[in-house]
Amino acid sequence: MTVFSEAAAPGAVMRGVAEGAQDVAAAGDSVVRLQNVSRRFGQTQALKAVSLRVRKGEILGIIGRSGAGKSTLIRCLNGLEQPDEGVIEIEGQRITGLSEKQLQKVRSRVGMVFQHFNLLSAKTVAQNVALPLKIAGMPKAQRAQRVAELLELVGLADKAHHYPAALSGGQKQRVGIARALAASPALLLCDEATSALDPETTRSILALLKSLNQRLGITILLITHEMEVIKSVAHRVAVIDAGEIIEQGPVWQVFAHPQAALTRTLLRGLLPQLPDYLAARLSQQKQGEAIYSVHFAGQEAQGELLTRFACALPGAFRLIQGGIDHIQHYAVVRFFIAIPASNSADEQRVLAWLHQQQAQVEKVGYVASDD
Ligand SMILES: Nc1ncnc2c1ncn2[C@@H]1O[C@H](COP(=O)(O)OP(=O)(O)OP(=O)(O)O)[C@@H](O)[C@H]1O
Repeated sequence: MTVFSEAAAPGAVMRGVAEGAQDVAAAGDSVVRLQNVSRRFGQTQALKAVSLRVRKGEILGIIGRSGAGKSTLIRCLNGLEQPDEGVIEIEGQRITGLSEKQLQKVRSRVGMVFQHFNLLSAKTVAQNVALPLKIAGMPKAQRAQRVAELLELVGLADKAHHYPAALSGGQKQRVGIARALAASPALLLCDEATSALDPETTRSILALLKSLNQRLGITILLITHEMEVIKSVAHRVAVIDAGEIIEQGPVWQVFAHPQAALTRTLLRGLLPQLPDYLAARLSQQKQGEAIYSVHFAGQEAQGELLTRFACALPGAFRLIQGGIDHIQHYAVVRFFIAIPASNSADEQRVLAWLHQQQAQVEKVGYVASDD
């Protein structure tokens, strides 16, 4: 979050994203489709009427807290678990009710990337990557060529003959990604793929996933408990809580206008908040200053708008906290202002100006004056 820095050429940035988003939407057909999928374990409803689509070429992030149902969802997707109700399709093929043999074929269309890499320690990097190809019966010479290509793709061409123990966490995950891509799957299913990595390595792995998505057009379903991960790579996000999808949409829209309380909680570290000392003094009783939160997003959120706001109403409000963020190249602006509660004329002028700009404005309460 850039605190009150003006967006450089925001129009250009936003055009870029709008095109990207349309590309994804235009791709249309779904690689994964879940319709009313439910799974219960005894009294626990692990999944409750989950309906989701992962469109060809997109990165969908699924975020939820521990116990929300993410692992159950993954197990249902790769056929390790059967839902009690509902339908799951991968590339248009219904996988619910398939035999183990039929499932194996579908599984080969889904590359899995695991949190703890799951590499075979007694095999070299090249042998680990070659394994799915060997199982699929690919001849040795062809396999060697494909492995070389894959290692080049993930930036590990020079590590082919190393063993996993000699690699860093980030390098191990690159091997995991190369292995997952080996059989040219339709979908890359990443299960907390960066949760065991430090922030810098996380960034490099997310950059790799993003570039694979752009270069190969591979569809990615990314399961995480970190909103930062969603923000960096996903096109769309679905929030899961107690087995239910409680909110979903394009990432920038969910960041700009989160609807569910849990989404707001998950976003807390990434969006400007009222400073603690003011939040602790907030009251609903009219006094001192009225505090408002203000959101702009998309076309309306250009950086110059903040300057115009300050120039249009000098002295009418006090800026407390906030900034401009850029998500999928959309500007998302969020800030807090204070207006003297006794000056209703100023309050009305500020609100009228903000509404004219199509800002979302919410009164969060009052704080008593310091004196
Ligand atoms: N085999 C099982 N038997 C009984 N309960 C289960 C089983 N698998 C999952 N559950 C329960 O279903 C709910 C969802 O679990 P799940 O593992 O899918 O959540 P999760 O979002 O992956 O959590 P975490 O991030 O901690 O791995 C939890 O309450 C869990 O205890």
